[in-house]
Amino acid sequence: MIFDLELKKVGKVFDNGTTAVSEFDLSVSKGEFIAFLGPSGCGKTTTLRMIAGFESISSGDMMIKGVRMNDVPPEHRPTSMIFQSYALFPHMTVRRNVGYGLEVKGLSDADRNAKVDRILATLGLEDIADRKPDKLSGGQRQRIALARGLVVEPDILLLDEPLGALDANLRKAIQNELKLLQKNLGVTFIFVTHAQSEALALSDRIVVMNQGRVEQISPPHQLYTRPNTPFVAQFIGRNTIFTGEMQKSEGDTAVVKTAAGVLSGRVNGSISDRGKVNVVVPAEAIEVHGAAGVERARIAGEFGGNVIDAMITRCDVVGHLSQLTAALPDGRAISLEAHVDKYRPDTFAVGSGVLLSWKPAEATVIPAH
Ligand SMILES: Nc1ncnc2c1ncn2[C@@H]1O[C@H](COP(=O)(O)OP(=O)(O)OP(=O)(O)O)[C@@H](O)[C@H]1O
Repeated sequence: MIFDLELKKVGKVFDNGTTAVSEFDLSVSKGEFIAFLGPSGCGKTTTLRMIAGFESISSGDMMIKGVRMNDVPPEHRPTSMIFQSYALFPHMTVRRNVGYGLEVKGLSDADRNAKVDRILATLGLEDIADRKPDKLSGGQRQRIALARGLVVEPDILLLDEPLGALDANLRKAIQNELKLLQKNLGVTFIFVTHAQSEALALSDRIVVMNQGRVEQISPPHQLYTRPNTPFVAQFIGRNTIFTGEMQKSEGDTAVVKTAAGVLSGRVNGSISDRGKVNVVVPAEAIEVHGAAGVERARIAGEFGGNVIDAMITRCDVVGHLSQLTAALPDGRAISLEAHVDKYRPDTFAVGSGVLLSWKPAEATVIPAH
């Protein structure tokens, strides 16, 4: 199978000795929407710039449609890049900005106009085609940048935090447009962001990076529910982590001795039968039971032994839901939601003792390092 993009152990060491990216492996199929997600300085932009050809590759190979690209200059790569600043020419009209890449390539006026008209129509920019970009809104400028990137018909569109300059509402609206456009055009998108919600909403797969390394590559839902590493478990979603010693595994369920008790969860990937592990419990998996009158043994039976004590330290009722903060015996505070008990509305009042439980299949057991 020929991939649109392959990174094979790609690394980058800058001239000053900074290692920005190490052994980056990734294969991307045509039409996929991939997000690079990670904290500031983890190497997202450097990787994108290596794909575009603006940054040299120090080690490994980069292929587009099976052809090695390491030494191919940016203008000869089938890629376009869109920057956060949009980098539009203020003195040129929208039409000329969009057509600039084709002008540089030496296309005839007729061919260029046909392509520009088509992309302006696709992005709903016909009405402002003859205006200058500095007279336009942030959303319109973002669309012009997108049109300029797409008009050259790249195999791969590279986007570096393209929505970063927009306000929250516009950002949401353009997110939806971007996703629709990408699906309709079938162009491969590689998108850099440090906004988790954006990556989860837009991508087919997310590459989580940490200190220049790939931590996990998974579809959003899987990343959210089945983190592979402690970093991903902390970075994505709202997880509570219990560290302990592996006691045994039965099928795909692991039993772990922790300070909070003997807990169990689904094993992710391969894990040895001994050693330090983390039980990762998503907030969405946790059920809250009022401690008064409940039988602990029954809940333990129903939830595979996963019951821990906690105390409510904050309770905000929003409609039929209580938004709770609960303190665990080790002092950690976790945020949870629970349905308001209409017969006993004080069940989750501040200071109440509660029991927290979760089904083993909804927790994930991963190595502790
Ligand atoms: N030209 C350069 N010379 C030396 N070091 C650099 C250069 N550009 C980036 N770096 C370093 O490489 C590392 C990765 O930077 P990069 O910009 O790729 O991270 P990032 O994940 O995109 O961060 P951000 O989200 O803040 O943009 C950082 O430690 C950064 O300081």
